[in-house]
Amino acid sequence: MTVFLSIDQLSKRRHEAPDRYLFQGITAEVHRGQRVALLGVSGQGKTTLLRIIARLDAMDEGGLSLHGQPADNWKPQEWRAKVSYVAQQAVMLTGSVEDNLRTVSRLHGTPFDRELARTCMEALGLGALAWSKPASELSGGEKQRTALVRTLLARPDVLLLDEVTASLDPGSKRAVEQWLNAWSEREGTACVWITHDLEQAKQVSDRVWFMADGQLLEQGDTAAFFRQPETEPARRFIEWPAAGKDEANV
Ligand SMILES: Nc1ncnc2c1ncn2[C@@H]1O[C@H](COP(=O)(O)OP(=O)(O)OP(=O)(O)O)[C@@H](O)[C@H]1O
Repeated sequence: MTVFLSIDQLSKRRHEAPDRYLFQGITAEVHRGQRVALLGVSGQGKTTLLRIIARLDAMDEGGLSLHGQPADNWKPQEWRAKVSYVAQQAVMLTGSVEDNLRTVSRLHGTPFDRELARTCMEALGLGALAWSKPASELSGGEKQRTALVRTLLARPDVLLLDEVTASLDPGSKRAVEQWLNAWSEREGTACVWITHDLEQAKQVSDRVWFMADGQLLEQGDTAAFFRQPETEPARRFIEWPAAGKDEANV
């Protein structure tokens, strides 16, 4: 079991009330090839946590290390090449689809893997998309998947996925889930998914991190989490949709 990423007692204070924590004392590891679903009700700080792990936001306390090396030993851009955050709202760079796909090879001076780019685009349902098209003209779902392929081409060790299927139809969503599962298995890439879709969490993860009350309240095996969560907030969280249905049937 190879540890890629370690999170040690990570805390973030609330910006409107710095004497209070958004979350506190988060300690976890991400192993090679592990697939984590990061769950919790809105506003817990899931996005903030992923952005801190990607070194896009600052932590207030605690530490991060990658491949056993503390964050301070890494240049931020080298860290971000290995620990890549994919946002819910994809940001396209100016230029064509191809310009976007070539971003990583341009930045790192490495050859552009056209074949891999083509395979990824097809797998994500974008096989028919003209690469000459201006990226600004893509639909939200096309942008999201193109941004994902752009990130995959950098072959990060850890992929931080923030509701990346939010604007996709069910078929495209399934294609992304299947491709990322297969990618993780083949490449050993670790994935941390923020999702509000519990079925998706079951499909894409072998481990759950559950955030509540400003903590990482539970972390464990996905099947065990959904079968028998250990805490009351987690029980309420996973039972809520069923409870809602019951109420609707009354
Ligand atoms: N220092 C801080 N950094 C980031 N967000 C903060 C901070 N202090 C308070 N907040 C608030 O806490 C919330 C954190 O938002 P964030 O998007 O990280 O949560 P989330 O769990 O991902 O929510 P959602 O599931 O709705 O996307 C926001 O309402 C934000 O305004």
